[in-house]
Amino acid sequence: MIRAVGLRKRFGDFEAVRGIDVDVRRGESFGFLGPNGAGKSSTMRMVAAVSPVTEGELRILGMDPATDGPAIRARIGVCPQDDTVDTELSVRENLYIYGRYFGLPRKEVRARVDELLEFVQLTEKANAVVDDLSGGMKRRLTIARSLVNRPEILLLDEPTTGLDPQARHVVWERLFALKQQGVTLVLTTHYMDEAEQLTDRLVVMDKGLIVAEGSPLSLIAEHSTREVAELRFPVPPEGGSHAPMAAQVEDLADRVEVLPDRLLLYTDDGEECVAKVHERGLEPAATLVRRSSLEDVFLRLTGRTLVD
Ligand SMILES: Nc1ncnc2c1ncn2[C@@H]1O[C@H](COP(=O)(O)OP(=O)(O)OP(=O)(O)O)[C@@H](O)[C@H]1O
Repeated sequence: MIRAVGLRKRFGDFEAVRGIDVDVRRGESFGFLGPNGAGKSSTMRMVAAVSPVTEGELRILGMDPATDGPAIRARIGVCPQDDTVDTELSVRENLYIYGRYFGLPRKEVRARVDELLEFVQLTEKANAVVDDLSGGMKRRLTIARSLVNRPEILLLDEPTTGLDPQARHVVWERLFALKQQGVTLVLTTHYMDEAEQLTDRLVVMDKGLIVAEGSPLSLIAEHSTREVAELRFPVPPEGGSHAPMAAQVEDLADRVEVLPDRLLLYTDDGEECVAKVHERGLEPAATLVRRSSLEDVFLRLTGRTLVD
């Protein structure tokens, strides 16, 4: 569905995407995971055929965005990072006008709009003005709009950024339903839980490069331990650090990461590791044992956390 080889994007002297290879297959849900500024949006805009490729090869549905932009745009859906729906129009009008852009006949657009309102659970809000919708409803409207032309590929740039947990779950559930219908999903996110929930396969991006690729589970298995014990020690609020504590426990885990507010001990048995910490007479103010996540993979590969 999408193939990129050595893809680059430069803005003047600055290179936002520095030569990436990507292959997205039909029907899969593919993710770009990385922190702000990693180059995810720049990549998505090239894939959406709205931003020219600086260098490298890019094919969308077998077509070249440089020469086949309109044909590509007719077959994909784009859900941008900020909701760009018209706030003065009603929910229904937004979808209707967009459908007409695609040159669909009036009757067909009306039927399609009803179907989409139902799909994103906005039928009851059909006549509401967009300004009066919650953030989650606006996002669902943007998703509905991107589906007007029955796209084969749906591109979503940070689909749940800024939404509360409940609204995020509704969006995830609708995206999952689309995947079930056979739509290929390509999304960017800086939320590791979103990547874990929604993607079959993902690339981890950092500073314009891909640093790892695989399924969420395979990435975790490859780059992290089964569990993580998080320890918070009482440290002085001014200039205090967890680094001295790390030295006292580093032999208890496969790896130790020092964050500003806690230590992460990577181990296959978190409870046992915490017990050994206590046996040493050390007394963390709080402990938490959890499974490894994509956040741990990112930390391992880049030395930084996904969200600053
Ligand atoms: N039009 C532009 N002109 C100059 N620099 C740009 C432009 N668009 C993006 N950049 C820069 O390219 C880098 C990558 O930006 P990009 O938006 O692709 O990252 P991202 O991973 O999507 O992050 P975000 O989540 O913040 O959108 C950033 O340093 C950004 O400032």
